[in-house]
Amino acid sequence: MNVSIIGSGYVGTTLAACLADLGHTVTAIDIDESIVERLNAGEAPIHEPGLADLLAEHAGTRLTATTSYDAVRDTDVTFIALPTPSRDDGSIDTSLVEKGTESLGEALREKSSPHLVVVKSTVVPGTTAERVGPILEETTGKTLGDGIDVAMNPEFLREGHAVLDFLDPDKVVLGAENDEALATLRELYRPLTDGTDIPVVETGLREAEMIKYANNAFLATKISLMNELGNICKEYGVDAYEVADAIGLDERIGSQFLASGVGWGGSCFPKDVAALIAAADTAGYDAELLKAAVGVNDRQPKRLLALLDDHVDVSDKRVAVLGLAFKPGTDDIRESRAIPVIEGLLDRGADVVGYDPVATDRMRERFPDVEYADSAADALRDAHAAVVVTDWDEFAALDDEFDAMARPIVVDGRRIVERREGLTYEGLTW
Ligand SMILES: NC(=O)C1=CN([C@@H]2O[C@H](COP(=O)(O)OP(=O)(O)OC[C@H]3O[C@@H](n4cnc5c(N)ncnc54)[C@H](O)[C@@H]3O)[C@@H](O)[C@H]2O)C=CC1
Ligand SMILES: O=C(O)[C@H]1O[C@H](OP(=O)(O)OP(=O)(O)OC[C@H]2O[C@@H](n3ccc(=O)[nH]c3=O)[C@H](O)[C@@H]2O)[C@H](O)[C@@H](O)[C@@H]1O
Repeated sequence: MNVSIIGSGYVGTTLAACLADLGHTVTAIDIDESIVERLNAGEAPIHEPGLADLLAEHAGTRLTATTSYDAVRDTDVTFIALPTPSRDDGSIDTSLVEKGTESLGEALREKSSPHLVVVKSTVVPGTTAERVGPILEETTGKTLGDGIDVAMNPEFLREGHAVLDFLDPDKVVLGAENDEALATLRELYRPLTDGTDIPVVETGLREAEMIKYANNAFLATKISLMNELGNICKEYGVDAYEVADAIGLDERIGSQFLASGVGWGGSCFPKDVAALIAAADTAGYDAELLKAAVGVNDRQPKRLLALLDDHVDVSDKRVAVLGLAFKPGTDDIRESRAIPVIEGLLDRGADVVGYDPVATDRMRERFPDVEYADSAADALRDAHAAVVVTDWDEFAALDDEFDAMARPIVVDGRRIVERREGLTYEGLTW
């Protein structure tokens, strides 16, 4: 099938590389010329394991990139993989999706054969039918169901696992309101799902949109619940990780996403939970539990710093922050818990020194006046305390490096550092 994809970020690029790998002919469209150049050169514009190999294999053959929307006319299906950021009140800003849809519709006006537009971006229920659809009708001059159609296909990949998650998903969700659109989506995913036991959920547009939010809201709330339980565990001297291992054996609970600590960050959980709360508010429903999940998440960095305060007055003292990325395996610092932790330390007058294997440059843009070390050992040297914010594997191997601290105190927000003699170790929930 000939497919075009608008937006070549984390989702769009992964989708482009993987659909090309599944045998489709793919055109990636982005307004950023440097991204287009890199894709055409077979290089990955983002850091994702396995992505560079796929792009190197398919660029120039099954995969090409362009800044011109005109390319959509040579394709049968267009995915919209544009950002849906938060507004100040938490609700989603769909203006980029709407702008992209307008450009797409104008380009499709001249196309005579049928075309399916698939919303891949995370959007609140009703967006595809009530915003994307009407814009397409207006800009193409066609009627939905007659030459132009819409569908919704949410994405569940995780950053750092994007390619593997796309090629081996827990499920594929296809949202459509008529048989033709559904048949096109099925055909598109057939090379991925045929002969496998990957469940394909066929549903309506609003349901597909809501499934994505429900998925992320559930996972974020699950972590917040474990953080709440972990905070109670800590008060009673109970190890929350032993508790999590045991409750995770109950199949109704499941063992994943029970790692308590400094909380969830990233480009999606905070934005999507906020968007769902705002959408519920608009509909007249007060999403109390989701608000509480956000509240617990906001509290965890403060609890980490309060534990540190119990051990040391950090004013004018060097304090190491180990880990800056929102999770290991990525250089993404969006909504990283390291941000409120660094802010809290700066408020206390600490001399902060940050270290991360890959995210330092990005955090330097956010906090240009903070010192950044080239290794965990350098960050720890002469520090009066260290806090752990990201569970990079290399922190588990730290040992003698703690001997070089002025005072060997570690408050671990991710249960990654090994306890050792001579080290004052404080776990956030254990
Ligand atoms: N990042 C993730 O792990 C996941 C993201 N999502 C959702 O997917 C959507 C896209 O997210 P990301 O890929 O993370 O975004 P991103 O910010 O990484 O990439 C967006 C791309 O769109 C391009 N762009 C902006 N305006 C454009 C326009 N008018 N025409 C063409 N290109 C344009 C930008 O240059 C950028 O390359 C969002 O709704 C997000 O919530 C869903 C699942 C996972
Ligand atoms: O919509 C999205 O963008 C994506 O959001 C998350 O993926 P991602 O943000 O890449 O990362 P996760 O691995 O889910 O981690 C999110 C945050 O939760 C934290 N976390 C995760 C698991 C856990 O047990 N405890 C915990 O604190 C991580 O440290 C991280 O800060 C979802 O897992 C994806 O399914 C979804 O597609």
